[in-house]
Amino acid sequence: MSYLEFGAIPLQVNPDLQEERDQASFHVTELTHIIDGGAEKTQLRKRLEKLIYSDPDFRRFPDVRTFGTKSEFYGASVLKSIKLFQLRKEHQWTDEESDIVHSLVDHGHALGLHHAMFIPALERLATDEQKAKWLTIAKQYKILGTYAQTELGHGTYLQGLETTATYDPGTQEFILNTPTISAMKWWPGSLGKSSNYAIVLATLITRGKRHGMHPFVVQLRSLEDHQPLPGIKVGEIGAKMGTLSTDNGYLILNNIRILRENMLMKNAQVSPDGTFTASAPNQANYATMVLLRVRISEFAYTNISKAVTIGIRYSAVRRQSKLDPEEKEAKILEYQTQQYKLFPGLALAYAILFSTKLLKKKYREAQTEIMKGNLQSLPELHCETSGSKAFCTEHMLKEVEIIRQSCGGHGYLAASGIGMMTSSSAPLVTVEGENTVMYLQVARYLLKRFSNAKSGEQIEGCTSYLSMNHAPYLCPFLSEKDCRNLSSLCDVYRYRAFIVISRVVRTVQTDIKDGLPQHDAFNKNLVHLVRAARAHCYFNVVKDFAEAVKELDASIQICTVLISLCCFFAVHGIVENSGDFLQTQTIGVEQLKWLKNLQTSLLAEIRPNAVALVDAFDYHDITLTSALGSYDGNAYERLYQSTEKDSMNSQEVHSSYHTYLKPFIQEMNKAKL
Ligand SMILES: CCCCCCCCCCCC(=O)SCCNC(=O)CCNC(=O)[C@H](O)C(C)(C)COP(=O)(O)OP(=O)(O)OC[C@H]1O[C@@H](n2cnc3c(N)ncnc32)[C@H](O)[C@@H]1OP(=O)(O)O
Ligand SMILES: Cc1cc2nc3c(=O)[nH]c(=O)nc-3n(C[C@H](O)[C@H](O)[C@H](O)COP(=O)(O)OP(=O)(O)OC[C@H]3O[C@@H](n4cnc5c(N)ncnc54)[C@H](O)[C@@H]3O)c2cc1C
Repeated sequence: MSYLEFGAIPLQVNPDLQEERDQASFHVTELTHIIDGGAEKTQLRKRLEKLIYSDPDFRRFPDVRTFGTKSEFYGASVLKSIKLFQLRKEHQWTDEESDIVHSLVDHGHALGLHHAMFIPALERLATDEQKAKWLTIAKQYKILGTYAQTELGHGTYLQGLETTATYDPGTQEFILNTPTISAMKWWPGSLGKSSNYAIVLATLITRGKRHGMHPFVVQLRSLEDHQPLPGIKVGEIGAKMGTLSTDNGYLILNNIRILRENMLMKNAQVSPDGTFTASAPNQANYATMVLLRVRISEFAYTNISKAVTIGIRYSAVRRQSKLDPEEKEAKILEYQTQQYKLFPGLALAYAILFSTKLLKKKYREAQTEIMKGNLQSLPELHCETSGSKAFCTEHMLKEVEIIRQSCGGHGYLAASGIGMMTSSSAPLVTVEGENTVMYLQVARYLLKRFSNAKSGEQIEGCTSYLSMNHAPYLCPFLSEKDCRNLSSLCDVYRYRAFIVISRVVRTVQTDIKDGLPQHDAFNKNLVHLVRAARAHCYFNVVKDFAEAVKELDASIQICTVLISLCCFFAVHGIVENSGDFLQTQTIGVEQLKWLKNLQTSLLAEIRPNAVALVDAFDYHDITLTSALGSYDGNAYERLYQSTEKDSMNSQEVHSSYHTYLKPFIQEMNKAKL
């Protein structure tokens, strides 16, 4: 073969990858249907995929992201937003259809916050009358909005927000103001350059009294020429590690007057004379964040499933070193250590998939009640969404980085697609509630429920195990074989959570009894409280995965492979956190030895189906945008081909040669030796 042909993509699938597909024990399409939620949902996704990727711009976006400048990418990202909005309107997409499209074409786009937060905030925080006004024009894209909450000084502590909305009964207007540098809005996506409207979260002041954080609709830019309106200073906050498609912005409001009706008044009202009334607790205004925490958990699934697809396919076509000196070099997927890097991510993807399906269902049910004014389920929902968001993103980010390393040097290339995945995954542990803070919200709920249970209340929901009448604990693993039992594994996780929670409750109570004020007693135990919340979340995800697998209406082959994967997920979690399990005496040293053996046996058991398990996610090559992970496995050809797209290779000799290098070389050659 001449070197001129190196970049030609072979027409056939790489035989090493085909070999993997041939040995799968189940039908990939059947599992794809389960993942999508049914055959008709797969058809729907495929139909949307076809529609999107028949447009050359959508096929081009990934390359602009990989090889373009920030400004080029932002421009392409605005175009992507507009195309998505036009298609949504033209085809009257439902929210579900729109979510599918977003997961295909990468969530980030310049005006992403319009559908991700602006519209959901209007739906949740506006009265019916206000919805008729704002929601209608927002859905028609007559105005383009974002959600401006975080300030330079405060992201987590919402009670500390300094932007003020002071009511003036004389004119029946609110005056929005940024009184200090730390009060300026800082971080909101789509704010810097894209949006012309925002829901600004500000501390409401009326009749001289402060009433906490409330939402206000504020016009930022002219609808004629997009210039910021008088009194408004708005711009980009600067270069970031990733998420380049979104113009995260800053915003300074200099005594901006808005109509009284621009305060979103579903949960609290200010009457024309300035009287404040609240029809719901202030936390009802946090509703948009609750929704986003569900979405971000789903986003964690998208990222980990894409990353592991790349990692496993590449590991099946990459050969390095010899296992058997008599044989050819081995696929790196054969190495147990490589499986140990990849399969936790694979199991995590399925765990998050099943767990977030359930979370979404619970969210929908609770939200229906909340919209009717029944807020009873809000505390439980807050606990579950905060915990899921923190658990899914924390584990996803850790595994994505391990998978990136599993691709060796090529994993560091932008063309691998996996480096980009790391940088777009990184902010998810921070946005929409920083993870430690979210775990502490879960811990706070656990403590309350624990004390309710202690006082004899029958606890329901995700903490029901706290009110179980705990008989003396006996480890259910009496032999290595027992460690495969999913119900027993769930029991071990449940007891671990129960013991960790009860211990931290006891410690906090003792500290308070010994005279520490409650806040000091809490701060002295924050690390243990986070540990308790993590144990609770781990138990819930293992339980959700195990229950989903048990209830699966699928072929025996699919059930068998998913049971192994679920078992691996649970066993791996115990081995990785063995200190905690030993310390709580939920397992002993002997059981740990069995679990470690089982963990490595399961690697070998999962190995033959590894490629089929990622094929079942069914990512289109354009969605994946990875030279290493494409469906045909022709990684080297695709890597070489990608070099053509790099602007550095558009000329043989770079302009810097003429400016700097040539004079330097000439100078050096003139110099006497
Ligand atoms: C398409 C995909 C795109 C995906 C594309 C990705 C786009 C990324 C977009 C990112 C957008 C953003 O980041 S938007 C900005 C997000 N910002 C955040 O998430 C801020 C995080 N901070 C908070 O949520 C809050 O300030 C807390 C929870 C930390 C503290 O709340 P607090 O009200 O000040 O104080 P606290 O004393 O802790 O709580 C008082 C009581 O309220 C309850 N509580 C607290 N929060 C809630 C809540 N949400 N719902 C119900 N109840 C709540 C507590 O349990 C407690 O109950 P009791 O114990 O009294 O009963
Ligand atoms: C890419 C990106 C996009 C974003 N998009 C938006 C947007 O569209 N709209 C918007 O309004 N905001 C947005 N944000 C802001 C985001 O919501 C905040 O950054 C996030 O809520 C965390 O708040 P913070 O930055 O104030 O972190 P901090 O709260 O300052 O956290 C710093 C550290 O302090 C710790 N800490 C803070 N409080 C406590 C506590 N009570 N107990 C224990 N530890 C604590 C944290 O655990 C963390 O380790 C975005 C941020 C990023 C990075």
